[in-house]
Amino acid sequence: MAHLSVNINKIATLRNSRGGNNPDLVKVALDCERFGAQGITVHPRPDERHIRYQDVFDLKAVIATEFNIEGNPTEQKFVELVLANKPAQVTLVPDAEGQLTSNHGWDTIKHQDYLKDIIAKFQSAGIRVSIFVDPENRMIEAAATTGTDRIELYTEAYASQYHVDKESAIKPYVEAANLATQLGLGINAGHDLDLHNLKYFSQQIPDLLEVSIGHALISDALYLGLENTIQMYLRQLN
Ligand SMILES: CC(=O)[C@@H](O)[C@H](O)COP(=O)(O)O
Ligand SMILES: NCC(=O)COP(=O)(O)O
Repeated sequence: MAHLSVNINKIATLRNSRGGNNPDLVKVALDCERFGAQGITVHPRPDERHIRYQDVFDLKAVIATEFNIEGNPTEQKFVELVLANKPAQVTLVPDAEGQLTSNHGWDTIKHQDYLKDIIAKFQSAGIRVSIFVDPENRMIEAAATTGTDRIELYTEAYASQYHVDKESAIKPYVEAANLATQLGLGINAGHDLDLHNLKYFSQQIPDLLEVSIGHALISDALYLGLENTIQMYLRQLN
C-alpha cells in the first residue's frame, strides 16, 4: 500500500495570513501523524510565502514519520536547509522563484550532470532523493542515470483529464511507472491528487510507494475534519 504524506503548505498559508501562530503548523503536523498520515511534506519556497525556513527546523525536531522536503536545489539556501535538517527524503522540484505552484518536472536529459552531482551530495548525507518528473519515457530513462532513488510523477495532467477520460489520463503514467520499476527507481506521485482521482491512480500504479497531497486534502478537511479526511484518503490507497 502506498504511503500518504500530507503536504502542510496550506496550513502555513493560513497561519501567515494573520501573522500569529494560528493554526499551529507543528501541532497540525503532529495531528496528521496521529490521524494516520505516514509522512509530512513541506515545500519551502524562496519567498517563504507559506512554509518558512524556521518551520523546517521546528518540524524536524518533532516529526516521527517520514519527513519530505521539496524544493529547487539551484537555490543554495535550500541545499543548506536540507543538509542541516537531514530529512528522510528530499524531493527536487525545478520551480522558478515566485512560481504560483509546481507546473513541470525536470528535464533530466538537459540537467543530467547537475542532477547527478546534487543527488550524490544529498545521498552522502544519508538523505533519500526523489526527483519530480513528467511521465515521459525519455525523462524516466535519463532520471535513472542520475542516481536518484525515486522519481515523483507530476500528476497534474492525470488529475485534470481524469473526469474526461480516465483510461487515457492514466496511460502515460502506467508506462512511465513500468519503465521506472524496470530501471530500479522507486515511484512517488503528487500534485492535484484528490478523493476522486486517487483510488484509480493507486490501483493502476501497483509499485506506487508514496503520494504527497496538500491542496485538496486540506480543502476537504474544512468540510470533513482533518482526522476523517486523512482516514478517507488512506482508504483510497488500500
Ligand atoms: C511538487 C508539488 O507538486 C507540490 O509541492 C506543489 O508544488 C505544492 O506547492 P504549493 O503548495 O506551493 O503549490
Ligand atoms: N508533491 C506534491 C505535493 O506535495 C502536494 O501537491 P498538491 O496536493 O498540493 O497539489
